[in-house]
Amino acid sequence: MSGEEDIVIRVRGLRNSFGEQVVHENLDLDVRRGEIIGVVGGSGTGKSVLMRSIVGLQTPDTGEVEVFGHDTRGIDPQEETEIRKRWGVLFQGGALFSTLTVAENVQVPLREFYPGFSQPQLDEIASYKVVMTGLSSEAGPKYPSELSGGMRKRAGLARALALDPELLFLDEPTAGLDPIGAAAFDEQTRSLQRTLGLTVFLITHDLDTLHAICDRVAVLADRHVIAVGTIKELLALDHPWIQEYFNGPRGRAATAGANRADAPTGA
Ligand SMILES: Nc1ncnc2c1ncn2[C@@H]1O[C@H](COP(=O)(O)OP(=O)(O)OP(=O)(O)O)[C@@H](O)[C@H]1O
Repeated sequence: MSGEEDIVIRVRGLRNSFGEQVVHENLDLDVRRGEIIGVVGGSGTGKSVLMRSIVGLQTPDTGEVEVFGHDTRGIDPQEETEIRKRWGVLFQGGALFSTLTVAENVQVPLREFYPGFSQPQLDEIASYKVVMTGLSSEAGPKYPSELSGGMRKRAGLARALALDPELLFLDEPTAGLDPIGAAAFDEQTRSLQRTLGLTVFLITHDLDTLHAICDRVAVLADRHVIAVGTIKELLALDHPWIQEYFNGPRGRAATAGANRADAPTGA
């Protein structure tokens, strides 16, 4: 895992600002093919803005963003469409259309990118994606308001997977879930990532998620990515935020939990 071809997302010198507020300055990040990279940082450090810059929903002041080796600035619409088909996004809170059923929500990107699909084809793909994310097939005809928070997240995941993406963006997928629901969602994410060979860009505040499923973690602070590595590598750094985050009371509890999960059983 070292060649340029293994870098799915390459960000260089990114700057984003809103009026006087500079959110990112000189931000660099590489995301490797096939990894789950956790993106962490204090509230308001610009994790979602970074994701939006990568998927083209936010135009940076300056900097380069390459996805699958394509510079996402100034590309022609057809090339953009081809790239956008290769990723899926689960936005914070699920961002489902409340007036559409779960199945209809999953069909939204299919209709956009494959207008030639017939209704039976759309129904078949949607029901497959719904079940794939761990929902029962009975969830398809339901409206988001009829689902629990965890089910809504899974419905959002089903929509993010609608186009068989290679790259999945998840913005705080376990926020608002109880610990059992969050652990189940983590498990589902890991299982789908392995089965489908996905690269996953995962924004989270959830220390358990980082320990359970992330191959590497990127830390946002001081307007850029201050460090990227395994949790063990990050723990060796003496940046105050990193130490506070991973070695504070919650960080220590999550580390202890992860160590227990790794320990051999039965002896
Ligand atoms: N469209 C916008 N207009 C103005 N300011 C914005 C806009 N989008 C984001 N910001 C600001 O940019 C900063 C970073 O926002 P962002 O949502 O990326 O933070 P975050 O790290 O994802 O936070 P959290 O962990 O709380 O979700 C915040 O101060 C936010 O208010």
